Amino acid sequence: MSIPPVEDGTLTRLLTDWLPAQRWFSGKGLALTGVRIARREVFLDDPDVLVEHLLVDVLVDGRPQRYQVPIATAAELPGDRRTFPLTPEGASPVVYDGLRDPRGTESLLRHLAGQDEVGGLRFRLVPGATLPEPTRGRLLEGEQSNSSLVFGDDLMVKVFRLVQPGLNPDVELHAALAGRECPAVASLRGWIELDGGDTDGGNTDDAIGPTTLAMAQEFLAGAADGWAMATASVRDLFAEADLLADEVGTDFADESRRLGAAVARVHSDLAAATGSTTRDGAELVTAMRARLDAAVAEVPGLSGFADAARAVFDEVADSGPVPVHRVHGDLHLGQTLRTPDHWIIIDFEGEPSAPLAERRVPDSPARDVAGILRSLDYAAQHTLVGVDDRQLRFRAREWRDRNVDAFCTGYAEVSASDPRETGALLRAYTLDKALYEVVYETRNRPGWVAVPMGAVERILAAG
Ligand SMILES: Nc1ncnc2c1ncn2[C@@H]1O[C@H](COP(=O)(O)OP(=O)(O)O)[C@@H](O)[C@H]1O
Ligand SMILES: O=P(O)(O)O[C@H]1O[C@H](CO)[C@@H](O[C@H]2O[C@H](CO)[C@@H](O)[C@H](O)[C@H]2O)[C@H](O)[C@H]1O
Repeated sequence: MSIPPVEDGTLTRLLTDWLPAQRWFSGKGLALTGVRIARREVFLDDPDVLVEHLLVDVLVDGRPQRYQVPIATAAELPGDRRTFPLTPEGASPVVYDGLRDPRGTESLLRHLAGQDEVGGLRFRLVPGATLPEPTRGRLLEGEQSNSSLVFGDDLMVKVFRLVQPGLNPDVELHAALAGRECPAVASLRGWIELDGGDTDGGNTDDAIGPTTLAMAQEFLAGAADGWAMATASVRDLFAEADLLADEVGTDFADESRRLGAAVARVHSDLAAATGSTTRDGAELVTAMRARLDAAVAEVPGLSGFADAARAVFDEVADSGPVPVHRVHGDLHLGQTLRTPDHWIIIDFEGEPSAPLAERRVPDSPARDVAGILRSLDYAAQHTLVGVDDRQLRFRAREWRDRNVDAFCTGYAEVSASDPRETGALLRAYTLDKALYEVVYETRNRPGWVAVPMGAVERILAAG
């Protein structure tokens, strides 16, 4: 006999308590109100489990967000795996995270293989894509803004948690790069989308097209993440007081150079696949100026830098047209993976909380370069917050400058332009990112705010 669904009112109450505790919930610490189930559809009706696909609308600090929340309902929790129940201990039936139910995830893989349609959900494969034999998916447990299931040893399905009507840039740009056979990204295998023009799906505009719900791509088992590699190199340098950066076994400069080359390749392929154009400098800095004003309003410690920062943006505003094309938009070392052969850039989603239309506007590649330069600074400095050791500070700066230089060298080897020669533009993007980081750290990791604050001071002092 099928498991009956929990009724809407009860489920809404359960979701209200459960959502804020999920690591992918983007409104941590902010008021959650207005929880409403916008769409609810049976995905798998088995004798022992009911898996449902939900889209849930919420207000976070009064601002609307829509989350994708698959749930499972069963008489008991499956096995001993962590299931993240919505129901309190001892409840019957139990409701838990649908991405943690083995029958639900295996069924997802089967639908992908069959390119099926389940209600409004459409499963799509890229031509020639290979998938593993039917098997359950296991969730990656890292800090993520989405939820990624790994099937077998070479398929990953990233289920987007915050959804907006339309094509997600992660799928869009992976598809564009596949057309260029770009070696610096994981290959796209397929995606899941929701019918366009489906009022229940929240997309009332046929012109926007289907809404992307998930992306299937090659999983690079055993790849090392760039942030982990860079910070290990810094740790080793700090531990070897007698050695110069290039004498330490985990010296990162060659990797930074290769990473620069990989980012440049992604940029040239994105430009070729999606087209390039120009935008007026004044238009480009509009958002930077607005971010500066908002940052100063939120973090009083920035007010002394405001005039000098405005001057940096003014220089770009007066510089005329700037070449632009689609870029990654949110690049840092945590978005890079080193396989035995090369560097891979992941997560082309852009800033998940920004509107999709904004994320798809062509931008200067300097945005991505600035993202990596800031990340190299973070890797070098983040363990030194509050540490009063001039020698270590010197070594951190030395590591950062050496790696920034190597990254730019690698970039220039592939691109027609050397980031070190893009002066005012790169300075403005780096400052913009550092200001964003001051706000991000103030909200999320106050102990780290000195890292981007130091960068703001340094960038402005160099002017
Ligand atoms: N293609 C891949 N192969 C192997 N691991 C990956 C791949 N893509 C992502 N990962 C791992 O998953 C983590 C989160 O991926 P990411 O795309 O940044 O997700 P999110 O959008 O949820 O932040 C990465 O830090 C990386 O460790
Ligand atoms: O979760 P996202 O990948 O969208 O990025 C957010 O979180 C990042 C932290 O994980 C944050 O990055 C900042 O810290 C990193 C080190 O933890 C550092 O490498 C980045 O350069 C620095 O910006 C990112 O800003 C934020 O948007």
